[in-house]
Amino acid sequence: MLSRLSLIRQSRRTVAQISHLKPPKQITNEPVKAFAGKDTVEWDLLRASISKFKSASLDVPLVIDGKRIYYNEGGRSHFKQTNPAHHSQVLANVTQATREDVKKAIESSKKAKNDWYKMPFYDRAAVFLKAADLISTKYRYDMLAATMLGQGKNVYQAEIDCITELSDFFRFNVKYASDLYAEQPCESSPGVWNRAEYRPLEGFVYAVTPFNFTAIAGNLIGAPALMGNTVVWKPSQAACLSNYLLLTVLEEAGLPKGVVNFVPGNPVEVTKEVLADKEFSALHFTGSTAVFKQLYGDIQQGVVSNLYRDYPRIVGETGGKNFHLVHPSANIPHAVLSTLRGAFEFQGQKCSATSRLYIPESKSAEFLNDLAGTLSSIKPVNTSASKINGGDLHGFMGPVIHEQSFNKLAKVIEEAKSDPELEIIYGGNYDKSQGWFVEPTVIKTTNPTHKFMSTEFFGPVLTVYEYPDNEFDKICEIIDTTTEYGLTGSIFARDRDAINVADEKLKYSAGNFYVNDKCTGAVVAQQWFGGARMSGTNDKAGSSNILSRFVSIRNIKENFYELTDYKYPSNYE
Ligand SMILES: NC(=O)c1ccc[n+]([C@@H]2O[C@H](COP(=O)([O-])OP(=O)(O)OC[C@H]3O[C@@H](n4cnc5c(N)ncnc54)[C@H](O)[C@@H]3O)[C@@H](O)[C@H]2O)c1
Ligand SMILES: N[C@@H](CCC=O)C(=O)O
Repeated sequence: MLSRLSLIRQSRRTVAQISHLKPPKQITNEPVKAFAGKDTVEWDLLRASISKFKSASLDVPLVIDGKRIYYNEGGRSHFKQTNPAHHSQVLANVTQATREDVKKAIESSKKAKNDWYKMPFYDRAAVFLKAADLISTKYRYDMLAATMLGQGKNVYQAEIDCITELSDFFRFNVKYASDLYAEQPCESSPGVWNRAEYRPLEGFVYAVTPFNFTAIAGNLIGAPALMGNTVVWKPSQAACLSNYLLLTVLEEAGLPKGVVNFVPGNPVEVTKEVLADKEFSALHFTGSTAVFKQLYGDIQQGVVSNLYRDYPRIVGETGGKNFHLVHPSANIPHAVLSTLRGAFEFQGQKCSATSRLYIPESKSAEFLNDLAGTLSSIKPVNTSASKINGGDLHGFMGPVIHEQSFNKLAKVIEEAKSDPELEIIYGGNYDKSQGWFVEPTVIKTTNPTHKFMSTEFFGPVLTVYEYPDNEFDKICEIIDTTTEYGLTGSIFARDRDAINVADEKLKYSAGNFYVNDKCTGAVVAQQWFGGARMSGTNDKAGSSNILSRFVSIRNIKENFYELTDYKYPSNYE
């Protein structure tokens, strides 16, 4: 006899991907808390959460089929996630998945799929809506503390990431999914009912997530899961603390076991196991271009060698070499402050960060003096280091993420010191005595196609080129052709003709193009985010478009008429 639960599941079957309810209320962006003034309740709550995470390191397990597996079980190894502002402080001991663990995570995803995708949309949606509420209320301070300490963010940068952007992703995805499901064939002949069923992909989704945004990790797992897919999640080794906390919030919100399987570990090993499975059906990736290219090639190879059942969907957002172009008509003080924020907030570790600047010769001295003067008000590296370790939550800049990144940036700065085409005009210091600190650094180049104008450094390094005022069209062409990327860029001008020229000539240079604003800080549902060329597949996180990548539509035609003859009217004899 069928159990009551099975009967309910069966009856739900038909409503899972076709009918749905509208979200409960008007969905809007989560407001950013300002954290102004030191002695507020918000600060007290935040300090308490920070102390909690600093007082003892957390053991982060694998989570497979809802079960926690810790590194001391079965002789698994583990790695440490440390505080980038104080690298001797271990925040988390993270269990490292073995090949067997990854296999189990895949099996768990396959097993959980059947019940998850048959759940009505409103049940799946409720999990993400509740998670968004938990993030913005009960877990706000823990989420902030885990992201600030683990990923080196100040409170503002953490707030716009793991609170507002993350809850916006979860809530707006519900609205977008609801709208998508409502989109149905617009014609049905008399006696016919045509329907579109938005099936999840047939296999499982592999989410590979970056260190720099907790919100992006949330969207990489959340978008496919909302559409009824199940996910194997390989988090960044440098973001396991916040990412594990996020998973526990989703569980508290009702995410069934096995829907998201959390397997931190060696990226190459984990990925090898996942890409070898016949039912691998999509990669949802954000990270560097080099890694994405590698995975893209591996997947294509798998297709060619008949490894997979489907053509796996490949959705990836990757690197950038984002530009600010300043026209002589621009408001220079505004362009300076926008550039400072775009290039240096969160230490330039946003994919969208400004990393090349083009200024007209006539405004160069004014611009660069103003920039240097304003940069000098940012606390020097060492002071900043000791304060952040002691809890300077108010500072504008913090550490870069890890030793590998620090070493790469130090090498870049040293290279700049000896290159005759480069001149360091601000900064150029770095200090790893306590944390991974790199001073905001501005480098002037005489060569607009120098590799410093085309290579992503992913740190607080800005390269500047002065162009002749009368070569505005030409500089647009140079900007367009200097890099392989096409992520973000800005034009600063008051002259409408200049804005129009830039708009046209830089059409494919950026997937997010800004007029008189910095090229970072895209907000879910406001600036759909992503770039083309080698910056990614441009499926636009924060828009409805991305959800369509995680469904495989089935068209159903139901006929109400019964045939009485095989002939058509034209078949008369
Ligand atoms: N375009 C966007 O939306 C966007 C957003 C955030 C970050 N990014 C990009 O991400 C990069 C910074 O993030 P990161 O340092 O975490 O990037 P990364 O490429 O080093 O790592 C991203 C993820 O890939 C995994 N990984 C690394 N090597 C791998 C391999 N060989 N095989 C399989 N997986 C592998 C990592 O463990 C991590 O989970 C920058 O290039 C930045 O521009 C892009
Ligand atoms: N929403 C972010 C995405 C940054 C990626 O790292 C921005 O536009 O700054």
